[in-house]
Amino acid sequence: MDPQQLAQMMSSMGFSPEDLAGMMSQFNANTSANGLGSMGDLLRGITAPRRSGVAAPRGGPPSLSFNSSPEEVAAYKDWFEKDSKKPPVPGPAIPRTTLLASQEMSRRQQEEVERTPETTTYQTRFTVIGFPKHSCMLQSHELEPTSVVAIQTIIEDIDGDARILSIYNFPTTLLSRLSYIDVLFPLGVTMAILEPTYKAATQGPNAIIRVDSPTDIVFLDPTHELLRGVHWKTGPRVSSFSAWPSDADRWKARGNDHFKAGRWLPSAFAYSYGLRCDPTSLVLRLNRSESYLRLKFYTAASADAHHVRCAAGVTDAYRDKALYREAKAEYGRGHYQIAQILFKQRRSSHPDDSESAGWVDRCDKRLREGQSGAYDWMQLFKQSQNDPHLDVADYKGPIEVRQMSNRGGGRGVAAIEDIRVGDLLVVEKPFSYASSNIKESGVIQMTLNMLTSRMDKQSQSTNVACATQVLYGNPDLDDRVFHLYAGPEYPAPPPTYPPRPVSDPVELDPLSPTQRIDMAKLESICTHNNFSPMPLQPHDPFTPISAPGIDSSTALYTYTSMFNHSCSPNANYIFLGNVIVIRASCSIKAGQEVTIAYISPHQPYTERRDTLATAWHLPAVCDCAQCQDDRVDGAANLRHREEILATLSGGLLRRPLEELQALEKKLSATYAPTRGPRRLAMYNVHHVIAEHLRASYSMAAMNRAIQEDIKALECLGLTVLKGAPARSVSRSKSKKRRDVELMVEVDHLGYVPEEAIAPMLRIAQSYIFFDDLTNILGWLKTAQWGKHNPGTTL
Ligand SMILES: C[S@@+](CC[C@H](N)C(=O)[O-])C[C@H]1O[C@@H](n2cnc3c(N)ncnc32)[C@H](O)[C@@H]1O
Repeated sequence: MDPQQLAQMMSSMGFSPEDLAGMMSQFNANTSANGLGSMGDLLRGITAPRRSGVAAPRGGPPSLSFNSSPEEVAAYKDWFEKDSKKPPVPGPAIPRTTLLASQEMSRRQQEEVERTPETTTYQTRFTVIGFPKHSCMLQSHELEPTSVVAIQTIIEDIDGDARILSIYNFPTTLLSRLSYIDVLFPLGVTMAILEPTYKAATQGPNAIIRVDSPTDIVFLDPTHELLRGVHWKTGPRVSSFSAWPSDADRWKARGNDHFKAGRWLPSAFAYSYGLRCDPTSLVLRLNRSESYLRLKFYTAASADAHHVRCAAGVTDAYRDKALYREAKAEYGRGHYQIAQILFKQRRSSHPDDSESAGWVDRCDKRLREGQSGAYDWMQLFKQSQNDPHLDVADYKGPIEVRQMSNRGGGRGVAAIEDIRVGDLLVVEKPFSYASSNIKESGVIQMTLNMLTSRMDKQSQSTNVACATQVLYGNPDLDDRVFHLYAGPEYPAPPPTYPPRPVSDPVELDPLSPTQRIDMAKLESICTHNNFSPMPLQPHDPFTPISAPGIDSSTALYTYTSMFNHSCSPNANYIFLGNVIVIRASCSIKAGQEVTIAYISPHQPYTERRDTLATAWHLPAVCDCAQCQDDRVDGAANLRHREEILATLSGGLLRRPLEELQALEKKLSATYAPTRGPRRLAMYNVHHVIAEHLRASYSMAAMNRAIQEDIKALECLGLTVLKGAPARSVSRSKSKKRRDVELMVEVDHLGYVPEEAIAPMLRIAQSYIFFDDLTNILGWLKTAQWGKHNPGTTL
C-alpha cells in the first residue's frame, strides 16, 4: 500500500487529514511498541544456543515508516541482506537501568492509552516479516543452555547484561490489554527460549531478542531441572514475583478464576501447571478441555476430553461432561460423523436434553452439505450479515489436485468430469481469518513484507498471528498448512493435496509444546496463498465491498490454495461472510485445469504482470489467454495504449464526437488485428460515442448509437446475440406467462462488470425510439440479469 492509497483508505474511513498527519508524526516518533514492550518488571528465562549464525546488529538499519518510498524499502532490504551475512558478534551492552527506565515509560504510556482510549491518538506499530528466522525445529529436551537470562521485555544474563525481548505471534495476545499479558507472563516466571534471533530493531537504537514462534517458548517451574544449580546475579528470585502455587488444587482454583473471568489461555496454563504437580488429575484435564474449546483449540480439547472419557475409574459425571466436550471438539474439527455418534450417545443417556438433540441435527445438516453441496444459501447470506463466521461444512465438487507443469509449487486443480457453467466447485471455511478496524482498535500496524517488498495490510500481518494460533491449538493440522506452496525459496511441496488427515487428536501442553511452528515458512505460506474476503452485502449484493466497520480482511484457505491463477479464469469466487464459494464460470471439460483470478483481470497487462510477479511470484510470462493476447499486441502497443489512457483522466463526455472517433481509431491501432472483440480499454470510448450520437435524436444516429453500445459490451467480453436468444426468461403479466429473451450469451458466466449495465439500459431506451418492444424488454431483462449475475449464481 503506498502513502496515497493509505491516505485514501483513511479518508474513506472518515479520518480527517489532521488525523492522518497526527498518525504520521506519532509514528515517526514511536519505536516498535508491542504488547510485551510495555511490561515493566523482569521475567526470567533460559536461552538455548543459536544453531546457526544470525548476525548481531552492527550499525542501525535505514529508518523506515509506512510512507517510505520503494527506494527506501529497497535500501532497507539491501541493508538487511548484507547485515544478515555478517558473522555473529556480541551485541553492544546497554545499561540495564536505561532499558528498564524506557520500559517503564512505555508501560506508563500504554496504561494511559488503556485508561483513556477515547482521548488517545492512534498508536502506530511497525515491523518486518518475511526474513529468514530460526524457529527451533528441535524438541525441548535437546536444550543445551549456555546462557541464563532474566526474561521479560528487558532481560539480562547472569552477569547483568541487559537486552530487550520481543515475543511475536503468541496466541491470544494480539491487541490484548496489559493486565492480560501480565497474567499470561507473570513477573518472575521462568521460560526457556529456543533459538531466539538477536536482531536490530526496525526502529530505534536498541537491538532486540526476537522470538517469532510461540512453540519456541517453554515455561519452566522454579523446580525444573534446567534451573538446578543456576545462580542469578540479581538474587534467587525477582522481588515482585508473586506466590507460585505448589499443588494441583491451588492451580485448579487459579485456573477456575481465570476461566470465570474469560481468560481462556491463562486458565489452560494454570490447569497445565496443575497437571505437572499431578499428572493423573482428571478434573484438571476436563477443565482444560473446556478452556481449549473456548479457544477453538479443537484437537487439544478433543484429546483431553477423550483421555478423561476413557480413563479407568472415571466417575459418571466426569465421563458425561467429557463425552459432550469431545463431541463438540470433533464437530469443531469438522469430523461430523464422529461428533454425531458422540452426541447420540449423550442423547441416549439424557433423552430430555434438547441441546444434544439439536447438535445431532446440526451434524446431519453438515453431513448433507459436505456430501451433496446442498446449502441453504439465503439463510447463510442472512447470517453472514451479522457474523462472518458461518457454521457450514466444507464441500468439494468434481475436481482434484494434480501435478501441473509450469506452475509454482507444481500443482493445480483439474475437473474430473465435465462441469457445467454455474456448478458448485468449492465451499470452504477459512483456516485462519483476520479483519482489522483501525478506528476501533486504535492501532495502526504497518508491516514491511520482505518477500514482496510491499507493505502488508493490517489484516495480513494479523492473519499470520491467527494462523499461528490455530496451528498452536490444533497441531494435527500442521501438514494441511505446511504442504501449501511456500514460495520459490522453499523446496517444492508434496505432489498431492490434501494430506492424509490425522484422525487421532493430539494432546497439547501449552507450557512445553512439542510441535514446532516454522514461522518464516508460515509467513511465506500466508504471503503466497492469502485472500482478501469481501463479503456480499445486502444493499448492493452483487458488488462485493468490505463489511461495515472493517478496513481490510485477510484469510488463508487450504484447499482453495490449490487453484492457480488465470486472467481469463473458468471459475469465479465470492465470499459469504468469510466462507469462500467457488463456481464454474463456463463449461469445463473433464481433465481441463480449473483456474481463478488472483487479481482483477481488468488491470492493464503490465500492472497485472508486475503484481503477479511481486506479490505471487508468478513467472514473468503468465500463460493465460488474456496475457497471451496482450503479448501479441506487443510491448510498444501496450505502452502506447497506457499513454493514451493516461491522457483521458479528465473524462470523455465533454470531448467532441470527432475527437472521440479519432481516439477510438488510435486505441484500436494498439490491438493486434488478430485479437477478438474483447478490448477493455475501448469500452468507455464506444459508450461515450453512443451517448453523443443519441443526443442528435435522429433515426440513423440512434441506430449507430445502439451499435456503439453493443461494441462497448463486446469490449467488456460479453457476446451479444444477433441470432437465436440465449435463454428464455419467464415473466408473468395478467396471469399469462410471456417469455423475454436475454440479448447476451450466458454460456460463459464470466464476471459481468458493473460497467455493462449502463450500455444495456441505454440500448433498451434507444429501442423506444423504434417502438421495438421485443428489444426494449430483452435489453431491460438483460440489464437486470447482468446486475444479478456477477459471475456466479447461488
Ligand atoms: C496459491 S498457489 C497455487 C497452487 C500451487 N501451484 C501449488 O502447487 O500449491 C500460488 C502459486 O502458484 C503458482 N501459480 C499460480 N498460478 C500460476 C500461473 N498461472 N502460472 C504459473 N504459476 C502459477 C505461483 O507460484 C503462485 O505463487
